[in-house]
Amino acid sequence: MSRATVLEELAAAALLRAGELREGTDLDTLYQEALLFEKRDFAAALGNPGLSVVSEIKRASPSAGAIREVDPAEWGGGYQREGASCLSVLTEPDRFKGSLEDLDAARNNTTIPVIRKDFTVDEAQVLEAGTRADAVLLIAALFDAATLARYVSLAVEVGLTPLVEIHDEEEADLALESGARVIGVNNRNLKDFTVDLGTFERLAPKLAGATLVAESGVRTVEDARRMRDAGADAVLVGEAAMRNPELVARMASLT
Ligand SMILES: O=C(O)c1ccccc1NCC(=O)[C@H](O)[C@H](O)COP(=O)(O)O
Repeated sequence: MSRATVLEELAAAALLRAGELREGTDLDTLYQEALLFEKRDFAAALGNPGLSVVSEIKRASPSAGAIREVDPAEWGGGYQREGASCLSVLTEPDRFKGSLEDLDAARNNTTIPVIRKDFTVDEAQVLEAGTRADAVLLIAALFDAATLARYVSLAVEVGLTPLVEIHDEEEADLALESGARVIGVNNRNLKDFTVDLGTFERLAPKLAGATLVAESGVRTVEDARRMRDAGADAVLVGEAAMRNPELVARMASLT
């Protein structure tokens, strides 16, 4: 029998959490709360002139292990002062040591848009994101075409920007068919954790018209410049920014 990949394990655990969420909350109530929560415009912030930086609060990860223990309010505020256009906050509790409380703390101490970064596998989680964030991550590898398109529509309906993440050509087609306007190309292969910035360079030309985010493995100003030159509107920077937040200012100053 083949072993489950880390992504499959993360998705299975997320499905269990979604079950608990559904048991404790009525979907109609969540929907109404999501509609009422006033959003900041994530897509617009990425489309501003120059290279936008989405700085991530990431205490730990499956590929790196423990990264850094931070106060998310303080750290989010610091990222904004360094010039980040948006924040990404991991809310996955087991492998990334994140939480919804981290998301709230970071958002409450900043004025820039915030994406909930998690392994969304159920519409209840899309709605939950809509009650406290400005954008939601949808990883194309976790969906069939119809479900991805449905979750993209639901997110937009409650005012969230859906960021659809892809890693290969097939997922690029899925993202385009889903109606997503903001597409993230993950340079990290989530099956074996190898990172290749060439992934963004290969896929970006197929995604004309979408706002593009180059995700993962952006560690230096030179890497950010490379992604910008390949067509990125934004770079999403996790581990490198956690280790050296001053990098954000240097990346954000690229025109
Ligand atoms: O980062 C991981 O190890 C990881 C493993 C399995 C699934 C997702 C994973 N990361 C999520 C991300 O999308 C990254 O946190 C994000 O792109 C930033 O990456 P980096 O700048 O390389 O920390």
